[in-house]
Amino acid sequence: MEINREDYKSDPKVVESGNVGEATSSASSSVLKSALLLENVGDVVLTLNSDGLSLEFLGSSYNDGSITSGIKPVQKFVNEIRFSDVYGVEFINYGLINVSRRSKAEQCFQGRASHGSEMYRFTVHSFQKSRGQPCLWVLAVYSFGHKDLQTCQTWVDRINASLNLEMGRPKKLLVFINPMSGKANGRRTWEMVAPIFSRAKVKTKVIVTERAGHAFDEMASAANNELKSYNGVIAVGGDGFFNEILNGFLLSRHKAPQPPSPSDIVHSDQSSGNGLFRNPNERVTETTCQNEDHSPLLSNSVYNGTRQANFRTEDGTCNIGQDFEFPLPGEEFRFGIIPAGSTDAIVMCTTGTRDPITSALNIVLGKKVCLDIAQVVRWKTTTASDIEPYVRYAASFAGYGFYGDVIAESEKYRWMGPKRYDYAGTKVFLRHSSYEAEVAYIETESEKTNPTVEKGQLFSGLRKRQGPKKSERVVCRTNCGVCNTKSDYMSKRSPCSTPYSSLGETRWLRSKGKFLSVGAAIISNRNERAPDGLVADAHLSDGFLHLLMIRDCPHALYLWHLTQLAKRGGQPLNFEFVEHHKTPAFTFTSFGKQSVWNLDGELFQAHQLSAQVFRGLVSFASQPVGLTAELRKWSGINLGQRWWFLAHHIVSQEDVALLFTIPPPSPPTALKMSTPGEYYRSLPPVSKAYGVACLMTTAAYYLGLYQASSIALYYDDVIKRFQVWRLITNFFFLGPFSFPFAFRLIIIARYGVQLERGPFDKRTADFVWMFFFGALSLLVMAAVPFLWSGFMGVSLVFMIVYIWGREFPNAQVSIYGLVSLKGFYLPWAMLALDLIFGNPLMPDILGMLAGHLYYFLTVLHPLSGGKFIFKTPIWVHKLVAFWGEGTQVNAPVQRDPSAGTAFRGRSYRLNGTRNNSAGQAQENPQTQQPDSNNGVAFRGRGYRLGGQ
Ligand SMILES: Nc1ncnc2c1ncn2[C@@H]1O[C@H](COP(=O)(O)OP(=O)(O)OP(=O)(O)O)[C@@H](O)[C@H]1O
Repeated sequence: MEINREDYKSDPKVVESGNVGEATSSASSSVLKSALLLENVGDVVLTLNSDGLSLEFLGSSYNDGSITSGIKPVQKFVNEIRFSDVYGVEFINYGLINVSRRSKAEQCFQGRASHGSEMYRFTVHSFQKSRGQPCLWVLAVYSFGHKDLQTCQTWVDRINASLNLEMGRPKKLLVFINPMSGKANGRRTWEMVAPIFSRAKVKTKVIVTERAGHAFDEMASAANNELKSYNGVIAVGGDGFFNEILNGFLLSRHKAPQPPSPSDIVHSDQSSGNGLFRNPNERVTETTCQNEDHSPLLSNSVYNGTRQANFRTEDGTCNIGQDFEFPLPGEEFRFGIIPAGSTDAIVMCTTGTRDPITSALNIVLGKKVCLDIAQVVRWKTTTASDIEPYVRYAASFAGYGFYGDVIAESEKYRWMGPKRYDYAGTKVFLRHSSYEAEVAYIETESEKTNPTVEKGQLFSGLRKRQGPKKSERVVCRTNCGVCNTKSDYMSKRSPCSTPYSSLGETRWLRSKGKFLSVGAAIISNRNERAPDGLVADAHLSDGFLHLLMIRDCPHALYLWHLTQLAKRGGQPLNFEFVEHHKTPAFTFTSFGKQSVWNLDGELFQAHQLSAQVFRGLVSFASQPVGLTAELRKWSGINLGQRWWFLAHHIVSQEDVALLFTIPPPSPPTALKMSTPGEYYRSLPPVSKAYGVACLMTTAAYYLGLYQASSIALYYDDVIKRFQVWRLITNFFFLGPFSFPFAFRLIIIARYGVQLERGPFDKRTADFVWMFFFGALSLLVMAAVPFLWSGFMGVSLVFMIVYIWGREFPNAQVSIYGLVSLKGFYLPWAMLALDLIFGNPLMPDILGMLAGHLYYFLTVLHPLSGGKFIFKTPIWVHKLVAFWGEGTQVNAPVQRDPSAGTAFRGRSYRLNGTRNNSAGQAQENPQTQQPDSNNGVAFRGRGYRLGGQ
């Protein structure tokens, strides 16, 4: 039957099966239809279907796209709200429903009164995906109104009944809050999301922890029957806090044989080289463990007078006389995190964003994924202690060496909040400690066919790119094909078997040497510092660890590896000193100097250790990040790259559509593997010349070709002995070969080059003048005895950093791959680092002064209306023209087209005429227009110096 819209508008009533009339609240009828007033939209016909609500907009009421009564306005008029996206419905009392949010002034001006009326109301709570970042969910509330109370109540009841049919939504949750997480805002984070739980009618028992280890004790001592009454446990905190809860849960409930200890792995055959097998006769002695950890988690875990978590049975499991066994892997009982920590890597890898609201919505909507969990067994803490197993679980990462040292160091600076990781990371990086260790790991099929390490090629820097297997490039995503495929051994295994027991005879491979770090990533570990994570293609639930062994290597290469980690699309594994193996288990033994393990950000001391991963052991409340979301982040990839992407990833139809319809996304920036020659040739001329001059000066000093004192800036010698070269040469010596020297050279190659290619593009003379001006200013400053230094090159380099910081104030800069800050703060951050490391600050300060003076005179002063008097002198233009390198589009002198290199033709007269090979006369340079081949006249900003 056709519906008369005018009837709806004049007398909005509930319509059941097409009848305009009174409300019928029969829950049995499948379709409910009413004419209602939707806040900020107007009259709509709302229809309740089996899978959601559909809205039909009636008339032309004003819609400005926002809704008032709620948390976040609805962005646009939607036609459908699916129940899977609705987390609650509430009846609200009689009150005003607005149709327009226009101000009174606007309404007066437009001659229309406020379009709103008083009526009974109910709201439907849902969410919308953020446009720019689809994995970020924002709350959306739809407020409907009707004159009839019964109509509203019918709607609330019917929607509630439909929501009750939604599968897998939690009814009751145990919530632990760590008030000390991150910036100590655990409580506030919970207060922010608690209304979502109450609207979704999820009962919560909230425990605010009073000390480290509190949540562990609560979880470990809870009876299984009691835990069963909950649908899951939520941690409001960081990864370390989640780890505590996970261990409290699993230690007493997960029953599985422990992995072999390092001494269980024996050489089967001397001739087989690295082939190692587990000794079948060896049986692990299991005893009550002593607590040698400093973890507060363990020191407080005492109940019933014993450390129950450490009591293990013959099969290596704990038995604390539980009432019944907790099913594991448990799909119904879920874990969840409301992020409030410092890194929140687990949340980043599962929901794709570090947003408490998104996580809360994932929880109440019953989203679930399976997570691999690693069981880590310590056999010895120190060389003196007896062999004894001690078990811990990790959900994201287990790391030794650099990873452990950073956590150990950062614990001393907890008061700094999340910044402690940056500070501690820098300190540990500079310490550059390496540790002797042996690692044995199970060989997998992919290892056999695609070994990632070519033996004997270590330390040669970048590894030749090897075509990784297609399966290894698949990014974990919604409905991930890799995670959803149960492998043979996984489907056959019982919960009590080892993860690889059905592999038959397993072959162990071994790596021994000095390592800067050894790490096992269970998931990709994306976080704000490492946007792609440690291993970009690690999966949430494929039953594998990614073993990363970073062999001892030069400082600079390690820095390169870290910077690759810190950038999106980086290739941190593509180095010869990085070993990467995908494996279900490994063992580890350290020798000599020891570091500490980091398990999900918690310290764990172990001299001998084994680890194995259990596939999908726990359920986690989240919908994993879709590839779709990843794709949206890219802008600018070309068609070829899109096809490449399709060819190498398993993608859904939605992804394919997106890939070819979204505005051109950008590619993940791949590491350019050009040859040194290509790299050198690609450098712009001024930075290249200065960098090469500095390198050659230091190389000549290293070879003993001159004394440093003979090129230093001594004014006495300049004036009395006329050694004028000192005024120039002092700028080219950046110190002997050392880390600081390399660092300064990198500054020239990075920031100098960026300036020359960016703001100084096609303005070579202006860039040269910047150097001249800087050098002149520094020479003047050095005339003051208190400010004098024999070599002012360091200050000149710092001036480059300062000017770069002013030109690129919003660029994101990563220092040592650890600290991320805006370009504007870069010189200040470098100054602070020099202060911390005890380096002299005067050269930096002088460089900043020279840089500021230059920037003030060329940009700030003209911008503020001052006269631009600081033009690049004509003689600099002439010099550049003579040099024949670079381009100055607004040059008042003509470059000799046949000049290509400096000192090319002393016979050519500058600024004059000359005969070229064709015997043609040179035009007067002063009348020259820019060479059309040089592109447009002045591409830079209008206010910059040198602009016409
Ligand atoms: N009430 C408490 N007082 C002090 N420490 C606590 C308390 N409750 C828990 N802890 C401990 O705080 C440590 C760190 O917590 P959490 O992981 O939440 O924050 P974070 O370290 O800042 O974040 P992330 O692990 O993401 O880097 C955990 O080891 C946990 O045991």
